Amino acid sequence: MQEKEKLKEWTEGIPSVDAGAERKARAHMDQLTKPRGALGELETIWIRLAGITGQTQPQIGNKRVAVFCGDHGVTAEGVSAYPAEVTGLMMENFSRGKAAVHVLARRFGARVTVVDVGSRLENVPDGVMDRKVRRGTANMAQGPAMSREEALESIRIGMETAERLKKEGVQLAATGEMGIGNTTPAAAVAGILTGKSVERMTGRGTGLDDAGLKRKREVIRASLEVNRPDPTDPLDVLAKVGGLEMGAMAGFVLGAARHRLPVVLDGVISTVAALVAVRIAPQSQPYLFASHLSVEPAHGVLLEELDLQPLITAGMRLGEGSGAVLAFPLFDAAETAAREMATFSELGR
Ligand SMILES: Cc1cc2ncn([C@H]3O[C@H](COP(=O)(O)O)[C@@H](O)[C@H]3O)c2cc1C
Ligand SMILES: O=C(O)c1cccnc1
Repeated sequence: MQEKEKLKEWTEGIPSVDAGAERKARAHMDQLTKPRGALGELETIWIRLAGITGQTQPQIGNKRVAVFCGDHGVTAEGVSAYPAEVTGLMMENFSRGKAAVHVLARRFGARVTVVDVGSRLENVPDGVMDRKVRRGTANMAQGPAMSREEALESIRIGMETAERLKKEGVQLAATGEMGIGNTTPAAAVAGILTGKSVERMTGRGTGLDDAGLKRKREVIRASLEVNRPDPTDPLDVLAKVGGLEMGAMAGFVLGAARHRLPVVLDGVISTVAALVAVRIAPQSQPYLFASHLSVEPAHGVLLEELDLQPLITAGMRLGEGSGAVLAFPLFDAAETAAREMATFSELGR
């Protein structure tokens, strides 16, 4: 299938949210024994879940984080505080269920699915799905990170993952990632898609010092200069200065929206991927929830661009989907309130 047809098919399959179900959920919230609106974002969560699922009593018991892994050629420029090998080591850690995202997911009753879309590992550890498009991107400071075809393929794998999770009965999904160096493409894509400066969008990632941050900004400027991505063409931006796990998370959003599966975003990489998805298909925006506000400076700008409110500010800058998992208990709180609280009409009976 040609690229244009593919994108058209992916975009057109996304239903609009159910305004009737939203109205009923809102009316129910207003009847509960509390001042109107007093449960704040919990009320918004419940009402939005109703619209997304088309059910006035949405189910969210089956929660899953999809973690996509990829490596980055741009790490050759010294843009991360950690060596590129850590991506593979962390995938080993995922396999053992000992990474932050796993321990938090266990704590909050969620499961983790790990998909390798582009790590450098030849053999992936047990339990990690090998869907590699290529072994790491090329160095974007010297040319495009990947081809358009590869970018499209990463999106397709993300969509397929969302579809699979939906079939497995997942009711609330989150996106996370692992890829040393990926806050560099994240800042580049975020800057291009929002029109903000490299200065504004670039942060310290895993913990660069001042000299490292200066270098990272120079590398991003050089990458934009060399590649000249077209801000009106999200696929061009993704291919030239993005990453494979970013493409897969964008595809995951498109696939989830198509199947009425709500998606909780994590930090800056997960959120920039969602912006790529929304630029491809604006109809996917209503299926998104923000979780926390990352320390990375681009994150707040991206959330604003997506018109999303972060639920938590915890000073986190980890990734993996860890911040998204942290928001799951707030979804449970919304569900419990909606299902178990008395209504005013029940009082005094
Ligand atoms: C041990 C370790 C575990 C991680 N888990 C997520 N990240 C996070 O840090 C990386 C991005 O930051 P930068 O662009 O500065 O490399 C990504 O892999 C992201 O998921 C980690 C980073 C490290 C070192
Ligand atoms: O915002 C994030 O998710 C993030 C920040 C720094 C490093 N890795 C991820």
